[in-house]
Amino acid sequence: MGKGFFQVPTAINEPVKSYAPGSPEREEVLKQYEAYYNGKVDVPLYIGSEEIKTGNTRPISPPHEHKHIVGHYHLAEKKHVEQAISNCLEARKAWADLTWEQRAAIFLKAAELIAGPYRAKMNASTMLAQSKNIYQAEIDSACEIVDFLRFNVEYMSQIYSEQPESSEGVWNRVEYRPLEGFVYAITPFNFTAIAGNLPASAAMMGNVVVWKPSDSQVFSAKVIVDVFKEAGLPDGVINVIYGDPVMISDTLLASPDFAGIHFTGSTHVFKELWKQIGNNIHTYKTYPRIVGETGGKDFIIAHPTAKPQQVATAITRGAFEFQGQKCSAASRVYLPKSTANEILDLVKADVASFNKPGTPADMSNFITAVIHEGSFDKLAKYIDQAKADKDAEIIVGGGYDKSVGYFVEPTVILTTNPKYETMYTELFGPVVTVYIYEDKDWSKTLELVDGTSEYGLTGAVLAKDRYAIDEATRALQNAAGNFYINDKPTGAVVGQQPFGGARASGTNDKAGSMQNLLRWVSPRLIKETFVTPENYRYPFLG
Ligand SMILES: NC(=O)c1ccc[n+]([C@@H]2O[C@H](COP(=O)([O-])OP(=O)(O)OC[C@H]3O[C@@H](n4cnc5c(N)ncnc54)[C@H](O)[C@@H]3O)[C@@H](O)[C@H]2O)c1
Ligand SMILES: N[C@@H](CCC=O)C(=O)O
Repeated sequence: MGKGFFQVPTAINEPVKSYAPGSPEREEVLKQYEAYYNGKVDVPLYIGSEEIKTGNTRPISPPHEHKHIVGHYHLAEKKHVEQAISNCLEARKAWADLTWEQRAAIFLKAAELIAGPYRAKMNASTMLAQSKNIYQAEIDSACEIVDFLRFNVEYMSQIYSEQPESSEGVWNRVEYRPLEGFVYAITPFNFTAIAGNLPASAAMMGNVVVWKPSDSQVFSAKVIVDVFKEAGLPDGVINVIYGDPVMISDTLLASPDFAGIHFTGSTHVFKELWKQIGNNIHTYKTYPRIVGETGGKDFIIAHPTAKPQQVATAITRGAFEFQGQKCSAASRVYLPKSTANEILDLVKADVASFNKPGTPADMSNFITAVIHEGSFDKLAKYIDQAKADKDAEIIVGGGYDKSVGYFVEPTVILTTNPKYETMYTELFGPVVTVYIYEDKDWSKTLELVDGTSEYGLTGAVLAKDRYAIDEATRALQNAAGNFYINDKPTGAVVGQQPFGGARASGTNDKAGSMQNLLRWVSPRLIKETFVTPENYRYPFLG
């Protein structure tokens, strides 16, 4: 604490800009996109004060034009991972002792840099290398990351002000120490905001971090590093490395100073990391914090009283925005027989109104490419399987083509089998599976929704009937950590809908909330007694 009880600026959500034709923001982001498209970015490792170019590089290519190379990034060897550990432990000495308002100021400055001078760079790099259309980039790499930074500063100050009672003659106080060691942040490709938030939230609370971004998000990760540097984040607080994830994890998780993991990605990877941490538990100085937000098989269930147009819009946006590559994306849908045909016709009309999947540089494209060849091949396999299976049929889309970019058409599979494989397996693409239930089986269908998949991330119920809404809210209480009534299951906003799920979807520490920040501190209670006893006897012993 400095010399005052400081109040932080009240956090407000960053407004989403329109990018309407002729708007200055549209012109600026397209110009930046063009510059990145024609340039050659060279992304080093960031370790301590050094920017290391190992010479062992991988190309960066837009998913919508995979033969075009827009730069390279350098891969770490084991010695670089070890160097990252020692550098961040060195940086910890000053960072952990810096007064909290100085840390807060750095991240508030980063938020304003992203909201202003870096906005076009954040968006253009996310459009180019993660293939987001401008709207999807704006809500992620501009607004959501700004919101994470602003709201987390507010939550941090609330945490610090949470103090115990003190009885007469005693002063009890709690200090929220950073963890003793370093935090390992591992981030996914699909949200630039998550990539920035995972290392930043731990660092904000006084921790030092080794951050491993996804290979498919390195370009926008570099822009985040540029922002943090300009905001004045001291060297060594967040060290950034890329390369073989197994070697990197083996090295970091073997360190006695490993104090916590902040992960977002697939369930399988997180479970393997958890196992590895368990196997190494005797080597650590402290029990590591394990925070992971993972996969989903998110549902929409419509009641017969739901308005067909509203259900169709929830499906179109919930399942197909950013090509279904949101952990929250609707990927299994339950429709009542009485309105199913009308709803599906409306979805078909929506999809028919999209352009063919294409580049985000053409702002009229709603659908762009999926992230990489591995994802494309997986989706193509499930689409082909659905074409072949007797209990499934493709009623929308079903086409795919990787000759130029990894393009998969928005696809609707209709199944007669509520336990069909794509009703429980996460595909992570623009493919949604629909099951039609008899109207009278509403309550049984809620049981199906609850019991079909191992995940519990997001879900939505659409209904007019309040008894049905109430029944669904209770029956599905463990099926989703973010539950939406009469809305799509995507698009959580920091400060409004803290995000995360349980079951196989994660530890549900709610990104962008006080709960999450509490995982990155280890409270120390200090009791100070002003008149210290000098006699051991109880009063009744005289
Ligand atoms: N619940 C959430 O909040 C949330 C948010 C975003 C994404 N996700 C999930 O993330 C997944 C999509 O993202 P992705 O494709 O980047 O996930 P992924 O699991 O393939 O990769 C995530 C990160 O883990 C790293 N990784 C991969 N193998 C590893 C290993 N053996 N050891 C250490 N690190 C390893 C990757 O390099 C990447 O940095 C989906 O399952 C999605 O549901 C969840
Ligand atoms: N927070 C985002 C999802 C993040 C996962 O990919 C949403 O609510 O749509």
